[in-house]
Amino acid sequence: MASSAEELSKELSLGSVRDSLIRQEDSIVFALIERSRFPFNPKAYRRSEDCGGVSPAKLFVREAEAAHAKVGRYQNPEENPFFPDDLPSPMLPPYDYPQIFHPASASVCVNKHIWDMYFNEFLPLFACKGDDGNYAATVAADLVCLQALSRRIHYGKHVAEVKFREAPEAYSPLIRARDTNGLMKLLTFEKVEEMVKKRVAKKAKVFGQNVHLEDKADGDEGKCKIDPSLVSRLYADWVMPLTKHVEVEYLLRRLD
Ligand SMILES: O=C(O)C(=O)C[C@]1(C(=O)O)C=C[C@@H](O)C=C1
Repeated sequence: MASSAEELSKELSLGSVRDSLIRQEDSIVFALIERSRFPFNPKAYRRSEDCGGVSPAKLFVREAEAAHAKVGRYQNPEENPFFPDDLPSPMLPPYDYPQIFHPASASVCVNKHIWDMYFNEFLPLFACKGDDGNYAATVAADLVCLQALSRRIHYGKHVAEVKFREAPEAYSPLIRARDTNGLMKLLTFEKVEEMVKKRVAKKAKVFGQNVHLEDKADGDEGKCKIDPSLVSRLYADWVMPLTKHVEVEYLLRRLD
């Protein structure tokens, strides 16, 4: 068992980082199941004078992040706020998080892309049409989805750091040449991506099923609360490409 931040940082391996990515799939699938309880609820995403000229979703995420900042959430290098400006200082004493990242690479953040992707591309496909007026619970569910997606995608920094440590001789010339295509090729494992896509679809199917103690003739066991193929597509079209984008951006700064 690692006892210090330094030892923890040394224990990092591609296997342990991939295990964490697999565990984080559960959080994302459960967050999506919670969001699926509500229809799209368009008014939650429209600017409103009642919310000071921003949407209820933006107001809620901004205010929630301020509360999270006070208890130190963003001191954890795995957490990235969507609205980093003007966050309050933590009120609790700092925790000694392992400093794993190369300092020049640590600030890579793609939350703007995640925000746009989630609200403008994914959610309209995922949520059923309609408005049940339940905006508070809807935006609270959105926040959990956004945080889980952001944590997973920024985990690309861990992945990039271990890949670099395991093969600096392969990555360094590409970094020096600013060869983003070469870096992307080197860090891509198509077979792993295929497994990820299949596994998240299976998790959506298993976690999203209804469970009954007795067999019912007209049972809804086969029904799924979320569409497994859409979860697979979320990963294929957005989560993995953005994770790789984070990896490339991290590596480009790795020798600074
Ligand atoms: O597992 C890796 O090596 C990663 O870089 C992570 C990841 C992913 O996002 O799941 C991204 C790129 C690889 O092609 C495979 C998987």
